[in-house]
Amino acid sequence: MSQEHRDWQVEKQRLQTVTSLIKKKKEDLQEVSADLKKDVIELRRTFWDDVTVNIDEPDDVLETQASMKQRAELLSERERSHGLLHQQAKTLRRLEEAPYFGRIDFIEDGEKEAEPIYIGIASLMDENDEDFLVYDWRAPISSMYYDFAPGRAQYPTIEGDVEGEITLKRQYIVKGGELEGMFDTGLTIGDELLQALLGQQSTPQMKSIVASIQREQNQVIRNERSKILIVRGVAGSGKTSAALQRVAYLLYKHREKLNAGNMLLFSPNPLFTRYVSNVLPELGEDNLQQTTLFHHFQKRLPKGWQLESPYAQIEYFLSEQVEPIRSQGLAVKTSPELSDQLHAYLASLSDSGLMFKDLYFRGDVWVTKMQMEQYFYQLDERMSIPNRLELVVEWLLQMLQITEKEERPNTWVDEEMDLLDEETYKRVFEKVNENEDELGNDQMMEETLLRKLVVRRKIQPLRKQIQAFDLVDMEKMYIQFYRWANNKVIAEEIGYFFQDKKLHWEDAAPFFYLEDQLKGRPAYADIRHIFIDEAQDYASIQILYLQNLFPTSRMTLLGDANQAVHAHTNAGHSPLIEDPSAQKQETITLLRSYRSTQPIVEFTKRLIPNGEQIESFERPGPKPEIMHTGDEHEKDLCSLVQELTKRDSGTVAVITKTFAGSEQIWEWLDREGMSAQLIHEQTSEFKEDLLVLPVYLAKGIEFDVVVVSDASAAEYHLERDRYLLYTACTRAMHELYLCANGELPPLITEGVRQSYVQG
Ligand SMILES: Nc1ncnc2c1ncn2[C@@H]1O[C@H](COP(=O)(O)OP(=O)(O)OP(=O)(O)O)[C@@H](O)[C@H]1O
Repeated sequence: MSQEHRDWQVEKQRLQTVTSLIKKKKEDLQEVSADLKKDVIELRRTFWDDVTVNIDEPDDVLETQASMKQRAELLSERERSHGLLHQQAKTLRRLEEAPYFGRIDFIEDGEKEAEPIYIGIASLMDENDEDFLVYDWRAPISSMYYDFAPGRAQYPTIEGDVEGEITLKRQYIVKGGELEGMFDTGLTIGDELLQALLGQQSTPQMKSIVASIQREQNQVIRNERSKILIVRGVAGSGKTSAALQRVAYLLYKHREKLNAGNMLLFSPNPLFTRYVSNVLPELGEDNLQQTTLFHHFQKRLPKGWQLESPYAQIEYFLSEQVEPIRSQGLAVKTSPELSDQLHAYLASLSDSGLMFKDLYFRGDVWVTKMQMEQYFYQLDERMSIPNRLELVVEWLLQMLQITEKEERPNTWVDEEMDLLDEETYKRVFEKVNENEDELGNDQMMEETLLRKLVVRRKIQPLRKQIQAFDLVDMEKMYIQFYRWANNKVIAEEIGYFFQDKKLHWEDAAPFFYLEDQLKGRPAYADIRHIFIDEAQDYASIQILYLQNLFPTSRMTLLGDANQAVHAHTNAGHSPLIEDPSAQKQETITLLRSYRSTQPIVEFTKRLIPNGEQIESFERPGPKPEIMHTGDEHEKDLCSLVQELTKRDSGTVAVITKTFAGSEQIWEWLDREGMSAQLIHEQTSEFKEDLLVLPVYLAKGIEFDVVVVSDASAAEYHLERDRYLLYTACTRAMHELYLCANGELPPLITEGVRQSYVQG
């Protein structure tokens, strides 16, 4: 028997032993869990039986309370234990499928024998709970699996680094508890395993990469030094994957004080949100909260206002009718200098310039803006604006109390009393009966109460407005800022749109940032980590806004400057560039692309500047194909798509530059009887294997086959189009086709020619 065969037998045997133990543990757990469940049900049923309820004397009341508390504590302790067992059972079920995926044999310096360390998605102890049969991939010792090839290695512990030697490194493919494959490797993570994983067809949901995390990705996952971690990675380098593994790692490492509710991911769109939502549950963790910046701003929008979506903004700037003033405004509003200007403006408001709005009660001005302004500016100038506003609020609330009393006898109250419903009358009547006075002045009391109630209800909206610090005329202040900064034309343009209650996407962050600085908005203290994916699309002010909103939170920014699709992002400033003045910032660069086959990466890397630094993973596949369609564009495109869908090659995405382009292609395919899904910005789920979508919605996602609907010079002629085309092409995992209705753009013909074939 060869050594290889012997190893296989030994490993097979061990796997069987471990899976049998898992089965046994699962059964034991089920028994305990069933008993505990019975206990809980019984305790709930008999809760009051053992509580001695006696409220005659104060001492008895105390005793009753103590007895109830004791029972409640017992019940919640049992419920907690039951919840824990349920969690453990879930982990065991996942381990049963594949107890481990890797192994290293490690001899610690000073020891004689190597200890085999098996690594899986969770830890597993032996029968006596003494030794680890499997180590959680996030345990400190497991980091060696990802960081080192066989040879000298080390891992960190609280007492310092443990050093030694890895004598063996092995990877397993285990499915349904059976050993299907096994490789010994001299690399950090063997290519054979990656080949197998990456060669598979795409899935509607992103997969966890726990078994094959690469060394540089592991640095992203386990980084704890930085307050701001910037991950700059080429398309398909595993930024999103690493970010999600990082969440799982942090939840494990800080399980005592961190839970999924403390993490927040800013995703580009609902489709992406759904796409990544499976990874953490697959790893046995609760999902983190996800939102989009658009959704966040929408929730803050004043009533009746409309916020342009980031995608509508992209479409506008891709259209032929861009107003020069909007482009000029966009450049100012997204420039890194904007925050300095805003702060200088805020400083100027210290002694004058804050504009209030009149406060109304029953249709009449209750306190004028001038009165508020006067009150505000007679307060001590050394106090911050938010602190002075707080005093204005206190002052207004005191005045409101006086108004409330003064209004009660007025005739409008009589009229409103007549309109009260029966239910209200009944409640007031009951209250009067409860407090009936000896003189029997019921009617007077009833009227007093009714008057109080009517005035209180009427005054409530005003009170709420004051309590929400909604006193400053934010719209005017925002416009005023641009006037102050000598951008009068921009100020006018904003004023014009504000009349219709419309907020452009580029105005949302500066507008709300200004508001937060004025009002001193309470921070979200419970969010401890925020993750921003596709960070290259964020303007500096958007990042600053989030930093201000989550001041105690750590931030992980992930992005790729070459995938910038917003008009402002080509201006050369990006949140992915480290701020030299900021402390505790770190950048990790990922240059290896895993998503696409080698021929696709060889093609796409030539589309962008500095693309030569992108490394491809050696996965074979056909070269990208360019089809000149010309007059027969519709027919040729449809027959190509038809052929691809017939081949059953997984998901086929036809990617266009704009949404209008997607609509048109969808109609063509529909006419040909092909059932395609047209993706729009609110789509949250893929329902078909054939998809049609604009490039900006394909971001972050991948497809087995990509067809670029029209890669001609007419479509992609501007410098920024380069990035759109690059983003579209890099979505392809296995096959890439580019149709060209006319001449190819120079960005394809220059230097890319050898990397594709003409169809
Ligand atoms: N270490 C790995 N092992 C297995 N698969 C991996 C690994 N790293 C990345 N991948 C796979 O590569 C693909 C791209 O990963 P991911 O989407 O995380 O990259 P990205 O950098 O966020 O891409 P993009 O910027 O283009 O959206 C995914 O299918 C992912 O599963």
